[in-house]
Amino acid sequence: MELFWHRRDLRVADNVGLAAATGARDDDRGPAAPVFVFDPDVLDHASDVRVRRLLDGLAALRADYRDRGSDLLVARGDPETVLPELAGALDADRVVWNRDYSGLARERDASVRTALNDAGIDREAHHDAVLHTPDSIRTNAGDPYSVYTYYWKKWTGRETDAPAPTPEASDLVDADALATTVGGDGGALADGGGRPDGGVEADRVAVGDLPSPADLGFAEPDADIGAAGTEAARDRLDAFLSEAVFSYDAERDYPAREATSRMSAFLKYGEIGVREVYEATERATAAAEERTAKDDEAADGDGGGSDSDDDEGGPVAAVEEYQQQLAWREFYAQVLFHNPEVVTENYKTYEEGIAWRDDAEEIAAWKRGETGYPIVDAGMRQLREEAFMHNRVRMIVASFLTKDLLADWRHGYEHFRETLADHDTANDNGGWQWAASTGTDAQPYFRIFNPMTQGERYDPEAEYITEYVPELRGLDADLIHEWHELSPTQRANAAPEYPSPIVDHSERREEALAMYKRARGEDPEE
Ligand SMILES: Cc1cc2nc3c(=O)[nH]c(=O)nc-3n(C[C@H](O)[C@H](O)[C@H](O)COP(=O)(O)OP(=O)(O)OC[C@H]3O[C@@H](n4cnc5c(N)ncnc54)[C@H](O)[C@@H]3O)c2cc1C
Repeated sequence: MELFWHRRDLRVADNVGLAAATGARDDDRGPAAPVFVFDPDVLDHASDVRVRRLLDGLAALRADYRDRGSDLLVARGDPETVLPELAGALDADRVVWNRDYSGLARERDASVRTALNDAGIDREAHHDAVLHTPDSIRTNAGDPYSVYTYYWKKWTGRETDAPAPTPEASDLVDADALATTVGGDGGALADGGGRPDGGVEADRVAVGDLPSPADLGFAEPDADIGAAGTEAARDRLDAFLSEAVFSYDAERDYPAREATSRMSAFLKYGEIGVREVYEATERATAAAEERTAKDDEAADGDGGGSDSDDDEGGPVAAVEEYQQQLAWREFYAQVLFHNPEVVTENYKTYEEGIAWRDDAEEIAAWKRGETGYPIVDAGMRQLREEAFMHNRVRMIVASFLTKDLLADWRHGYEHFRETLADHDTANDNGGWQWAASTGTDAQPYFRIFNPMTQGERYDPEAEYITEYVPELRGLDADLIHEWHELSPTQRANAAPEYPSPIVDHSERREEALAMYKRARGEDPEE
């Protein structure tokens, strides 16, 4: 028997470590008992939104185990204490988990390894969260990549593993056996009899009993965070890959269109396996090739027209564009793996240091979505309402915070960490440091988004803006996109409840350029 420790992999399907521990892959192993541990150190860094999302993901995982006649063990405490005790009580041969590449998780895993060694219990860690491990793609000189385009060239077309096999009921310890061992009257843990030196305290482990957010010290979030779990992830992915993916490259930047997959929270909690997602995109590529061939035939039949191979884009390229986003996720995972300090430090060195302005009132207005820049405010309010924000808008609000408000990217990162359901240390940090021109392969410091033209280009009819900023509903899109140019009287007449711009973009742009030049040790006047 083995103990499988779930962390950021809340699924039974395509779970590499679970497949190994349960014997789904190798008949000589298993059955396994699955456990999730609420670790106080992890909860210290959690937020209302993410705790709710985690609990929903765990409820879905538990249902998947119950469908297989088993259940999820739920424990509270330091994993380095709980896991050896639980493994001892269950008489498990081994504790198995999937690797997590962030610095904090690696430190925790090292302590758990030591504790298990001390207890004489075997353990095993698997690569699961990414298609290609952080160490597997390196430059020809053997260094990790810091430029995405080169990383992508090695990532794409590389051989990938097939999805890991899904355990069946016989691969899992059944629910009754779990209950007898762990809880209730006479359970090995309830009477402290699991190990010669005492078992796990009874209130630390329960069978399938999930706490409420309040039990963990969190509140119910106001945001509507959407469905969790493998089934919801698969439904969403199937719907996306059946149509939207074929125009993903052309549509993905328009926040009012349902043009992206919304896989981020599912991937963050590991409710769907990345091998499964990738395999589905490969099927989409085959479908795109078929479509292209049919279009070409039809064009030939019409006696001419353009060969779709010559067209820019096309469905095959659109699917590849989607795969590129999966590669960005792995690119940032390897950046974090090789540079754990980026969580708090600039990746790129500015020899004089960046003298951020950090105006508390401006930062607060940004968080509230009251900057008087409609696309920025719409994004910040989408974040508040849905614990999600469209990628293009994340780029716009991040640029606005760092280059219009001249505020340190860490304020933005912290706010996103608190409020995003899909917050992922590697991706969130990568996104912020990209926008602030401090990261790997970042936006050059002199490229500063103009929030008005971004709004005009990517939300021309102001549909996204007016969905989240009701004060501007009913106004002409042109008026909304010119908001910063209107006089105070025009603004007061058009939308009296909506704020005037809190800063002047053109002035702040100049200030930002000077700030970065000084940070680079250059004369801002030149
Ligand atoms: C400032 C900033 C902060 C961000 N914070 C996060 C975060 O905390 N968590 C997160 O998952 N993504 C983050 N992103 C990346 C991106 O915005 C989201 O992954 C994307 O909007 C999620 O929507 P989707 O699933 O519909 O994406 P799709 O366009 O459908 O992309 C598919 C998947 O690819 C990955 N992906 C897409 N874009 C990126 C990217 N730029 N970097 C890394 N992976 C990407 C995600 O896993 C995503 O689910 C951030 C971007 C910026 C600019």
